[in-house]
Amino acid sequence: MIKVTCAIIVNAGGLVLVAQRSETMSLPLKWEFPGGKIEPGETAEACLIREIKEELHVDVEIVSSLPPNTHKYPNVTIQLIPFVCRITSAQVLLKEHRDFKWLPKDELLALDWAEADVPIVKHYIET
Ligand SMILES: Nc1nc2c([nH]c(=O)n2[C@@H]2O[C@H](COP(=O)(O)OP(=O)(O)OP(=O)(O)O)[C@@H](O)[C@H]2O)c(=O)[nH]1
Repeated sequence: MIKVTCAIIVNAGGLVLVAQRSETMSLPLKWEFPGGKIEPGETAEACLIREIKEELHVDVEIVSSLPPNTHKYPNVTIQLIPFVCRITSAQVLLKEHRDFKWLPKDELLALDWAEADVPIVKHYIET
């Protein structure tokens, strides 16, 4: 099983950053929370901070964690480990994704999400 961290980045107005995978990534054009695979010896928290810097060019601080979701894709099983975060540096600059948006909670579920994210989105909406 592959462990993947992801960031539910919330701004001062309560909007949530969502990112769209590019045509060339796996799960092309699906929406997700930015993040990535935990490297050997790395903590989930360190992974998250590293991945967000690599993908969005910003620093984040972790506010809280949410329950992980294990999902079986046809070719791989992932455990997606979400953290609620805040940006502590400058503006988002996309390094890998095709697009991103800041959305209010009640618009999140309308996106075409990577399947593993759906329970996490639902849980976040209820909190
Ligand atoms: N970062 C991130 N990955 C997710 C989410 N949901 C989800 O199913 N994934 C999957 O978890 C894996 C994350 O790996 P990654 O983002 O570091 O890897 P990658 O694009 O290089 O994927 P690849 O191994 O298919 O090339 C991918 O297979 C991705 O499709 C999510 O919300 N955020």
